[in-house]
Amino acid sequence: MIVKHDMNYLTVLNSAINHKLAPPLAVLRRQQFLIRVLGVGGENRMQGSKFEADSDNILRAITPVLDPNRHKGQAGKVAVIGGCREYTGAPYFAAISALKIGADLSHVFCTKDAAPVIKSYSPELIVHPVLEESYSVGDRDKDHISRRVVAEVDKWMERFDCLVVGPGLGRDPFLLDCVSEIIKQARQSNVPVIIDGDGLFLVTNNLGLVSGYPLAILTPNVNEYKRLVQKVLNCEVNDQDAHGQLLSLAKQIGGVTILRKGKCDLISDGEIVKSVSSHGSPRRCGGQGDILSGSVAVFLSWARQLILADEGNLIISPKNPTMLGCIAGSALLRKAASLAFEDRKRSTLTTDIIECLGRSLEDICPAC
Ligand SMILES: NC(=O)C1=CN([C@@H]2O[C@H](COP(=O)(O)OP(=O)(O)OC[C@H]3O[C@@H](n4cnc5c(N)ncnc54)[C@H](OP(=O)(O)O)[C@@H]3O)[C@@H](O)[C@H]2O)[C@@H](O)CC1
Ligand SMILES: Nc1ncnc2c1ncn2[C@@H]1O[C@H](COP(=O)(O)OP(=O)(O)OP(=O)(O)O)[C@@H](O)[C@H]1O
Ligand SMILES: [Mg+2]
Repeated sequence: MIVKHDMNYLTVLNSAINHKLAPPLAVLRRQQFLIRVLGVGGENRMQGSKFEADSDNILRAITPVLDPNRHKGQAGKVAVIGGCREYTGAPYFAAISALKIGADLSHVFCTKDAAPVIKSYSPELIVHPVLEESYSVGDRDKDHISRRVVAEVDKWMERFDCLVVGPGLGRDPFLLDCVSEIIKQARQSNVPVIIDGDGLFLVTNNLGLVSGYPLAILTPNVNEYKRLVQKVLNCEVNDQDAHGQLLSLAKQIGGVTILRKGKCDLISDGEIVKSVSSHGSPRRCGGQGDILSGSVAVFLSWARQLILADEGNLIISPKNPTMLGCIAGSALLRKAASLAFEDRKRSTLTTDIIECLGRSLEDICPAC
């Protein structure tokens, strides 16, 4: 009904423009914005479709109760591998989002230059200045420094419920070589890995790092997805068959889970495709993908714990913890972005969205 009404409105508006009867530009822009958010656009029609995930119920099902008998760490210990000279915001956004949602401990493994900066953003984060970039390492030292870096992360590995690899990592070749080894160690220890940002740059060129690992999640944005499709499927992105293409891509990389970010988030593990198209924000400020990766890390950890404890009696669908983590993370980020936008409008920033994570989770799944 709304769509039909807006279609008519759009026709009238276009006709007015053509006949130079249009209202002033600012009014026009506002009207066209309203039409967009009310849902004339294709992806919004996904809501209510058979692909749309039951995200609120999933979120409620996997979020643990705040039980006084639980000790620190049981609600999740996550680590972000990222942060270099250029980027300190991205790893901070991912790591602090994990804490704000309910993880108990959030670590960041970054370069030495980035560490004091990230620490100064928040005393809540545990920051390890262990990564090295080429400019600070002589050729002769590369082997032993690489071994030291990997060992520094590895001694913590078994304690983590999930690793987020890539926010603000940069593309330094030596650093990326070390990170490849860290991904291999995580895989050996069966620790789930979310690959985002520059982690996707690394993995797209070394698919073997994640191929066939069911606990790997890739979270590409529009550019990252394009590169992945070109590399793996040897073709261009096909929006006419977005579901089929995503399914093939996930299958081709051996059943990893892929969250394709966009106006509507599409998620597939190579078996099924789900969408999250709940209302988000029209602001596209940088850093929202970083919030998403930190959020998915927490929900994936909770979903995994629940599945292990329930021994398969879980009544929600899908059953794959990586799918559940992506659906819950995407739904929560979009809700928080929408709340932040209501309040801040054009000045909405990533930090405003982070401040809305708690209220958004509380609205869907009250603490008590
Ligand atoms: N506040 C912060 O700290 C934030 C930091 N962020 C961090 O930024 C990093 C990049 O993520 P992004 O989202 O900008 O990458 P994306 O859309 O693929 O690229 C856009 C264009 O830029 C180019 N390009 C990128 N890096 C390049 C490089 N090193 N050298 C050369 N070119 C490079 C790229 O070129 P192409 O890859 O196509 O060759 C494309 O044209 C990542 O670590 C992310 O986490 C964000 O999370 C936001 C908040
Ligand atoms: N056009 C859109 N409309 C509504 N929400 C969107 C749109 N595009 C992206 N999003 C939301 O923003 C989130 C982040 O997606 P985005 O494409 O901005 O990631 P990114 O480029 O990796 O971000 P970052 O700047 O953190 O690197 C997605 O999960 C999605 O929910
Ligand atoms: Mg990103």
